Amino acid sequence: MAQVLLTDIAKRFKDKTIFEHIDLTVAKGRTIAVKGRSGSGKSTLLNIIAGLEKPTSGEYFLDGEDMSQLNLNRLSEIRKHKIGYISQHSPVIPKLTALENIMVPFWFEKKRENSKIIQKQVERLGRLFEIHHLLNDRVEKLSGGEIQRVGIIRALIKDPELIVADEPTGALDDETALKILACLDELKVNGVSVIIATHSGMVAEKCDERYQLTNQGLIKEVQ
Ligand SMILES: Nc1ncnc2c1ncn2[C@@H]1O[C@H](COP(=O)(O)OP(=O)(O)OP(=O)(O)O)[C@@H](O)[C@H]1O
Repeated sequence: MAQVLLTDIAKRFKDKTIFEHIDLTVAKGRTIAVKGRSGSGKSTLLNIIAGLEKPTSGEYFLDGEDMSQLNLNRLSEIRKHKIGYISQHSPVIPKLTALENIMVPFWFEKKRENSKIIQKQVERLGRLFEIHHLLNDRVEKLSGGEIQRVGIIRALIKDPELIVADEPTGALDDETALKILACLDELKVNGVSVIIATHSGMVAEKCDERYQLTNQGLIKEVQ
């Protein structure tokens, strides 16, 4: 079953059409790059996929659930537990440590999750993204690349099945960007899919599938 299924999606702001005729099928465990000129609507499309914005028309099914039919509670559940959202500059709280920032998604939990499991997860992701030795440092002391990794771990802490990443490596040097991509790629073995908006040919090259976003649809690039 397709994890993400977009059919004839369009987005308009007032009388301005950003894009239309967007079709996309993403199977579990795939990495997808969405390229396109500035202003083509990459962030808007990713926001729709992340459940943060609604399309003007068209259908969006995530794991078989019609995203347009969900009530606010279910949508919020899905956003919290199924989807990990990463942006170019992850918003962090500078005075808190890396670990405290990573734990923010648990702040508003009514039911506390098992802290041993969370601890293991933090350790595993800290090692994977090579910031385990910085977890108790205040974020204000970390470099941009390290802060970005804190934001990524925070997005992954609840084991999402789908990662939506808007220019996740846009502010990083190539070496750090490649490391982060390699880490995201490792998540595929557990069936996690990653959808990345990027301007970078290097980033797109590392993905399984590449699409160009135009105002007339998503055009798949052939290998
Ligand atoms: N809430 C909004 N109201 C009106 N117009 C909007 C809104 N959000 C986005 N837009 C417009 O939609 C278009 C697409 O914006 P978007 O940020 O999705 O593009 P993008 O491809 O991600 O751009 P970039 O590569 O520069 O980040 C832009 O023209 C933008 O001004």
